[in-house]
Amino acid sequence: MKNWKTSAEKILTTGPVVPVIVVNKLEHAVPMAKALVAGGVRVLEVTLRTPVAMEALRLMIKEVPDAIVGAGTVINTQQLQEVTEAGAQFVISPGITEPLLKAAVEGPVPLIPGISTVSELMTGMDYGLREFKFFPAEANGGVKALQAIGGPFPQVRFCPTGGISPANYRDYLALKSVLCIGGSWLVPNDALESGDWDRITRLAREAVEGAK
Ligand SMILES: O=C(O)C(=O)C[C@H](O)[C@H](O)COP(=O)(O)O
Repeated sequence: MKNWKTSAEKILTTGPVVPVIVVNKLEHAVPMAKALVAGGVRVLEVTLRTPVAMEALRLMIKEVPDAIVGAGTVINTQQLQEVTEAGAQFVISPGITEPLLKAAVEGPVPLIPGISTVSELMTGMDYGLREFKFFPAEANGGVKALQAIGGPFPQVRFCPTGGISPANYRDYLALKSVLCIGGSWLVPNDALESGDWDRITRLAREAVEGAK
């Protein structure tokens, strides 16, 4: 952690919403990132769920310098190394493993691991982490569960993700322990497919404005 170029806290306090992005076609990556930035959303999580994800990550980092581009769905140390070499500015994982924690605290890029139980949270804290993803937020009990899990740990902060929508994201943001929320609704696949960049900008702007 002492070598992290930035802090997880800084990443997660940049804005209220982090889009969870699934890129199926490489040519969507740059215009989509620009559309999000135009809507006031700068922190972008590119999930490693598709074959083009790694290349999309590289392209977005290079072509959209106003964005803060990180990798999501990083589940092992090999992927961590790969996205670090690609220039990811932060790394998000749906879960938490000791090998990942060990490698991340020694590396240059902040890791925000996913937790859904108190014990997982404590494992992360053993490695000095204070910022976590809460995943899958809604399926795991939502705002109430997060409030209960965070109760004994007033110093810990979260980015809940999973099942969060325009209808409920404010409820999470209202918690003191929540720095921002993650959601895929900001980048609908049909908007990517039809090249409707204005819609993506609009969704980003509405999410940012609605959080005020
Ligand atoms: O890919 C990952 O690494 C994940 O952890 C899963 C994502 O965070 C959720 O799938 C986003 O949830 P939705 O906003 O409900 O679509």
